[in-house]
Amino acid sequence: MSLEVRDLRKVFKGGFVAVDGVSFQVPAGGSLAVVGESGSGKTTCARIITGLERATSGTVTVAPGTVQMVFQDPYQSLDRRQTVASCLNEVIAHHSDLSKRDRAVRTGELLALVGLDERHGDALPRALSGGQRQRVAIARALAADPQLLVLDEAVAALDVSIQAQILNLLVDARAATGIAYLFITHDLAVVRHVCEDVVVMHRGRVVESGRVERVLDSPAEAYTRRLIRSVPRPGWVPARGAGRAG
Ligand SMILES: Nc1ncnc2c1ncn2[C@@H]1O[C@H](COP(=O)(O)OP(=O)(O)OP(=O)(O)O)[C@@H](O)[C@H]1O
Repeated sequence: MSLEVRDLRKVFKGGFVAVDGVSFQVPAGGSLAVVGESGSGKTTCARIITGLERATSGTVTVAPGTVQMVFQDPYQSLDRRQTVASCLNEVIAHHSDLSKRDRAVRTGELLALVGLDERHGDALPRALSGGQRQRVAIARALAADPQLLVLDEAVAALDVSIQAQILNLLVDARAATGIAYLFITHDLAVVRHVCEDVVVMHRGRVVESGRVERVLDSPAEAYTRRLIRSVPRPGWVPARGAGRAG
């Protein structure tokens, strides 16, 4: 098991219950999505799992030092003065005993894994596109050799075509490394593309969970059906206002 969350509860100051008895598991090498509308408690769960927030009660079981997180806005999480290669090299040095020469080799491998090359390695973050920065953020997370990657709306800020590239690279990276993913997203297309299992959250609770195809193709809960219906599909046309000629 890569991650086990049991009966997690988070009550913020003022008494607001953001997470209310949430349990789920990610098997080793598995890929679990946590979906739900804005405010359902997804990010709070992710922050507790990665140690950025403390739970009020409940347990998170994960091998220490083996979780990395990728955020929606990679620019915020990258050091603007550091080249991509130097950033990767630093993370590798922190997490391994590799020699300088082997670290350089590993840096090249990581760049290749995320579809970048030496030229990008020499660049500062500001010289990169949003999609390239997200590739760097993923390479940096993988440089720590984690067992679990927590991705919080990691492709939400990107153009759809770039999203597809990043999702494909995540699928490939999982196949290549056996890493597990916890995917926090409101985007059900993302869930279908990269995840095997899904947990549906509503008002801090898990309302439904199971295999992605089962939950999305034959949801058991009314809330899940509403969530699926609220997602625009290809060919979706916004409804016209009443009284307008159509
Ligand atoms: N530090 C905080 N103090 C008080 N309330 C908070 C805090 N952080 C989050 N909340 C509240 O907890 C609830 C859950 O927030 P959370 O960010 O986990 O939801 P989410 O499902 O990730 O939503 P989104 O997709 O919009 O990020 C929200 O109502 C939010 O306002």
